Amino acid sequence: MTTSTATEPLLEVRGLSKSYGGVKAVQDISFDVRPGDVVALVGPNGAGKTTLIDIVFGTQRADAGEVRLRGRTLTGSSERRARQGLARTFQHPQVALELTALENIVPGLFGREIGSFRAAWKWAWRGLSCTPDAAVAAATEIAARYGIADVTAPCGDASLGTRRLVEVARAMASEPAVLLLDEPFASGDPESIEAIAGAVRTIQQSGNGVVLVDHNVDLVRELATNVVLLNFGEVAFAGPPDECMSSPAMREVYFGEET
Ligand SMILES: Nc1ncnc2c1ncn2[C@@H]1O[C@H](COP(=O)(O)OP(=O)(O)OP(=O)(O)O)[C@@H](O)[C@H]1O
Repeated sequence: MTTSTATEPLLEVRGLSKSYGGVKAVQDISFDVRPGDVVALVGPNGAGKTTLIDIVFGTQRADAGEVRLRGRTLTGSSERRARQGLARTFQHPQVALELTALENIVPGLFGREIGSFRAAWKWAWRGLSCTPDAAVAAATEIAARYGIADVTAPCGDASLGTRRLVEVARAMASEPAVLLLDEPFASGDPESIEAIAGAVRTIQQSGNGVVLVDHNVDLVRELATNVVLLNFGEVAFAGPPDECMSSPAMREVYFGEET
């Protein structure tokens, strides 16, 4: 585990709240992601983890609160936020099943210009009509870096773990300042899990940041610099992974033990 630095935050989440009807999905949540940080959001199903990622990336709008990237308040669409340096993956991987791994990775190369997957994909093919060889070569190199074996088969033929890996590779192609990963290790095979963990370490070593949502306690312990434990949309604990895992709050949230 790497400890976080005392430098200025890359990402500042301040007082985010969001309700869906009567359900308070997240309530007054704040945390920072500093250069080299891997901040894990953990908690039981329905705790508010995906809602937080959705709000940070602009997929959902908060009722209250603010998100800043390198000191600038983020507003507007996911496309705009991707241009400003965010990338994300989804709990249900957003890869086009009829397309190959390479075709799915190419839009990430253009992620700085256009962020959403569908918009980027359209744009990418316009870009490809200008420089197809360069784009395909770059995507091939990225696929190889993450050990994606069959880059020319449709992703519909690939395992869930490989689809997740393709999605991570596409996000990494945009060289994000902060990468938001929503359950990247769920149902993965050992190879894809190790490759995705490698992407997390790469981001960390390059002085960028990661927000990681996952239920895999061992990987959270290994990769995270900080953990934010959520329960019913509220922060139950925030701190280093080892402290979090042994905290009374963790036992209360997961096992209902009284503290
Ligand atoms: N679009 C929505 N409409 C209505 N309720 C929603 C919506 N999205 C989330 N919720 C509710 O908000 C709460 C938080 O959900 P969220 O998906 O953020 O939790 P989570 O921690 O990511 O859960 P999981 O681990 O199961 O993915 C839950 O009660 C959920 O049912």
